[in-house]
Amino acid sequence: MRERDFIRSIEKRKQSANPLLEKGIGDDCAIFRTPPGDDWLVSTDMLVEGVHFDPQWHAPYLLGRKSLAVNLSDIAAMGGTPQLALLCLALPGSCEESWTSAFMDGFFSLLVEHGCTLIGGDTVSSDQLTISVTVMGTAPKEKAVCRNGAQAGDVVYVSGPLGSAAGGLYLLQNEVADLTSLMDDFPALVREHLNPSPQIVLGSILQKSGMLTAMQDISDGIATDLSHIAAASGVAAIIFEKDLPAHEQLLVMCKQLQLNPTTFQLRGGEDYQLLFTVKKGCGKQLEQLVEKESGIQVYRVGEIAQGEGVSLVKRSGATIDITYQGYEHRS
Ligand SMILES: Nc1ncnc2c1ncn2[C@@H]1O[C@H](COP(=O)(O)OP(=O)(O)O)[C@@H](O)[C@H]1O
Ligand SMILES: Cc1ncc(C[n+]2csc(CCOP(=O)(O)OP(=O)(O)O)c2C)c(N)n1
Ligand SMILES: [Mg+2]
Repeated sequence: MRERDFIRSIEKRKQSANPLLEKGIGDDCAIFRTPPGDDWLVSTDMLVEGVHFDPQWHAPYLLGRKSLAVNLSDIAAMGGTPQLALLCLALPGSCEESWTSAFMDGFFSLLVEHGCTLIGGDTVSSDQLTISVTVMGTAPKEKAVCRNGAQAGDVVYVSGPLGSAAGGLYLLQNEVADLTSLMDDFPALVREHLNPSPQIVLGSILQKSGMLTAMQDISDGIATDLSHIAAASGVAAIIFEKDLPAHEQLLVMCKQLQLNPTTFQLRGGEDYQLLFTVKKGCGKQLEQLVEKESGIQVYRVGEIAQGEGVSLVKRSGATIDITYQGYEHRS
């Protein structure tokens, strides 16, 4: 499809109306107003074929959803509300119209779920399929939750099971079975890799609670992402292997294939769960508040101490250093 026709097809799609938006797709720039009483949050993430996804198993509809989801996850991690998005696509000539149309269907399905409006982007041809999304959200003035507020004595929490997406990716990459059989045996793991959910509702509840000192989403594995919080806050973090939540399917998969689930939980990445620290003495109260307002269970996994780096207390009682032991791109 020609670039012009593709852009026109995007313009025609139904969008959430946004009162902040003066001018959307179609001019040199989009124009939007500054929301009174709020701060803007802006974040961008790329997805590159072969690095972030494999089109062999990643259907275009789900890739469209994931491209937005990983970006919305950063808005969730500040406790914000998604508002606007930009989408840049570098498309190989081999990408057929049916592929781009299914990709856009997926992208728009998640946009609509979060009341977010696509206000522009760019489309180019390229040898390699690359997707770049920018999202803008809002948070009440000076209330966005940053990475740098954790203090000794705080408690460390995660919002759900760790290692599921990495388990799903392992099954797909190692051709343990075909996609249909994997979906029958390990649906939660494969789904977490192909179609992760950004924790927008939870992020907002946590922000409003006023009990958090730091937060971020887990994209590179808790070992690395907790290291970011520890470094930004100038503290150390200790987590306990026995307390790390895992999906039952990850435990079954690891048992069958004789793998260590803890490796997936710590280092696998792409969990898109929220990782946050809670003021000393507020843990139980926060757990109850979250349960009451969203039905979501959050998991206490460790604590903040003076010092630096991240340690893991293993089930055996031994303590090991896991600072920055998660996923890292190399150039
Ligand atoms: N190429 C770049 N140019 C400028 N800033 C960058 C670049 N790459 C990453 N950053 C910034 O570095 C910080 C950490 O990035 P990253 O680890 O990718 O965060 P996240 O896991 O939230 O996506 C962010 O503030 C991001 O905007
Ligand atoms: C084909 C393929 N190989 C490997 C991975 C695993 N993987 C790729 S990027 C990544 C970490 C998250 O991506 P990144 O670009 O670091 O996101 P950010 O931290 O910037 O949000 C992981 C676990 C994958 N998703 N797909
Ligand atoms: Mg990033």
